[in-house]
Amino acid sequence: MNKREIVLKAILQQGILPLFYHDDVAESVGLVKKLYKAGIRVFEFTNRGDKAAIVFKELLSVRDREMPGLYLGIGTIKNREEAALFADMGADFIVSPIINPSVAELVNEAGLLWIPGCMTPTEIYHAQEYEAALIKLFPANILGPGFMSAIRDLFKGQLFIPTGGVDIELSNLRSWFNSGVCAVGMGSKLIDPKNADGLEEKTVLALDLVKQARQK
Ligand SMILES: O=C(O)C(=O)C[C@H](O)[C@H](O)COP(=O)(O)O
Repeated sequence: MNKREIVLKAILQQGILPLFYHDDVAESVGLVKKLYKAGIRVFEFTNRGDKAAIVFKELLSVRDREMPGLYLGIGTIKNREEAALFADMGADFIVSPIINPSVAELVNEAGLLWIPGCMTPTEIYHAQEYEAALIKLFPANILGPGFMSAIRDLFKGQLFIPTGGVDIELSNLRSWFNSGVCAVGMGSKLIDPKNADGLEEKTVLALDLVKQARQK
């Protein structure tokens, strides 16, 4: 299995892709360590502030020392320069809120998983043209599970991960998995970057609810 397939398999197994941005290195490391202790093995840091590169670099080195088996990806990647910066730094996968062909080309050349953001059938078609094995439905809180049910049969075999407003709530998770998605992206409903209290317990609960939501 190549790197792309290994990371994709890890996301499918975990069922959740936690994500956050924080501009403080120590706080970010503390949050990721709590997620890791709760069983998270794939995580997305978002490029949503001017400290993103500094923090991500440190997360990668702490991971190499202390969190074996953790795949670290970078999100909110909108152009080739950003993709190159983080791919060269050692990102395990690249997530975008959009489709930018020059990002797709670079990430595919690097042999990494590219997860583009789509909200229309046309965008999904274009993402497939750039070999997107996993497509992020974004903003998921606007689209809803109904969108996924409506387009599912048009794109048989395509894997989808809704992101944006996904809640740690069984009926919400069940409606997404019943609509045909393979995992969910979860940011602010799981992680409050300003308050790490209870994050480990909350993550264990979220992993368990996803397991329940996936059971037919
Ligand atoms: O930055 C990106 O690339 C995005 O795609 C946006 C974020 O992933 C979502 O905004 C997370 O939404 P919440 O789970 O509601 O916090």
